Amino acid sequence: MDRTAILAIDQGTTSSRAIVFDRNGRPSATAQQEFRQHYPQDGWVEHDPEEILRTTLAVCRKALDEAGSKGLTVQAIGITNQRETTLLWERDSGKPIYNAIVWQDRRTADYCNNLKHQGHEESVSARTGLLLDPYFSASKLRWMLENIPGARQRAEAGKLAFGTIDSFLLWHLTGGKVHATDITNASRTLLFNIHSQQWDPHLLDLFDIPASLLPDVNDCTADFGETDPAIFGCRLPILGIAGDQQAAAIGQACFAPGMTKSTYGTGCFVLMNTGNSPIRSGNRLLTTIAWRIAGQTSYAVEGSIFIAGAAVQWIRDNLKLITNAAETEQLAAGLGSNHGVYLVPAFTGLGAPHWDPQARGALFGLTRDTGIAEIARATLESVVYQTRDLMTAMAADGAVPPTALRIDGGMVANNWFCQFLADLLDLPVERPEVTETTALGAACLAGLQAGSYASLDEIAAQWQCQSDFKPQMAAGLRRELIAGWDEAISKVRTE
Ligand SMILES: Nc1ncnc2c1ncn2[C@@H]1O[C@H](COP(=O)(O)OP(=O)(O)O)[C@@H](O)[C@H]1O
Ligand SMILES: O=P(O)(O)OC[C@H](O)CO
Repeated sequence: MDRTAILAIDQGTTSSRAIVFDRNGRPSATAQQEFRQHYPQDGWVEHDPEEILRTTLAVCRKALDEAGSKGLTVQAIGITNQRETTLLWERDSGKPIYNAIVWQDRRTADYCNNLKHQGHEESVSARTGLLLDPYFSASKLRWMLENIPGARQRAEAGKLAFGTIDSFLLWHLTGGKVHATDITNASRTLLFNIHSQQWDPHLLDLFDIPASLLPDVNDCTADFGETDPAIFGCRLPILGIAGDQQAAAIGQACFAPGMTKSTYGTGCFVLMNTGNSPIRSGNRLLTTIAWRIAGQTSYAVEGSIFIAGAAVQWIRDNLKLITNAAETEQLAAGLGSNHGVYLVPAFTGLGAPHWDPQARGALFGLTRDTGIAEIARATLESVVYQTRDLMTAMAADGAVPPTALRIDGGMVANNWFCQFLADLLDLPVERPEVTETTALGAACLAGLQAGSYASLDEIAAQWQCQSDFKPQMAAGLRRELIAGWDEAISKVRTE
């Protein structure tokens, strides 16, 4: 029996996780630690890089110990991470010069708007597949260079290194020997040209970023370096890296054009494979690199919803209507209909395809009879309607229509939610056996590079459906519900 295994590091927005996967892609050892979110000002979101590193190393050690006690031999590491989050550190000491500025941070909204008004969005989008939005790394990095005393001079003198979380972890895991990233993380910085697949001098110039700051860009499968033996007591090769949503697409084996995954955690991210050439969205979706393996690039269109599970947290923590997220399932299932109640959870504006940062949340259709169940149901439904808006935009962009939607993330434990998703999309919804698809994707990449998998086909063969939700809703009801949602959205839109 093959006792080799791979350690996947999944450094996410709210927690650091480490999962050891056996040769068959089954999780064998898991450890997770949450860390603090810092909100120094309205719209600012930061993480303490030392805490990111500390929690990551702690969970790795725990998972490695557990795997060892089960007789598994970890042969390699794969890394996956919250994307876009921006770090700048000293090359000599590895010490960050500021907190990590998190993807959710909106401090550079005015700066991005100015660039838009100066007419730069078209050329930025054409090069990167992205939009001029604070979500991506470039304006965050520029903010650090402009606002941290001495940062620009030190950057120009070649003393600083920029990286997304993967790059920062890689630097520290290798004892400061490697400054690199993978192409999926690079493709989210707004500095990387997805056509030439290189850092783009025009964008570096636009955002005023010295090229000396930038990491090398590798395939997702590569020999990224070895861990410093002082860290885990041995040298482990790091053989795979991808941003978390791309890793989830790999873990869900979305390898053919049209195959689509949707991850429902705090936010929701839908990625559809578009094959070997990028599709330019006419509907404000993002074009992104899905992966590059052995020099072969696959692209995806992506839609992001900022608030998904976070809306469930909101009714739990702010409204105190429920005590745990799972209660929403019974509450929603107990109603024969939504009773005309719609929640638009635009708490931080609307993401794709609307991109309306000024929009704010609202509850519509309240009557004297409205109770907790209606609000809980409207909360779950809102995530589904938003997914439909993304899928509609993807279809309008001419993407190959999917035959099913593969789902993962914390919310998919909710069967009512999954069934409503299938009903409203009029599409089969598939929940896999292994729902830790993000970490699995990172493990698969490292496994490919290590030679444990011969090809993507072997990874696809390993994917198993746990539950298949078939659409059952009558077309008329679907139309009626969507009309109600469209009306609610039109009321919160500011643009
Ligand atoms: N049974 C459930 N029904 C609805 N939402 C749920 C359920 N279980 C968890 N959630 C939501 O899923 C989210 C957690 O998912 P997870 O994938 O762990 O998120 P993340 O990786 O973004 O931290 C939370 O926002 C929580 O409210
Ligand atoms: O850490 P998650 O799962 O919330 O994912 C964050 C995304 O990568 C942001 O683009």
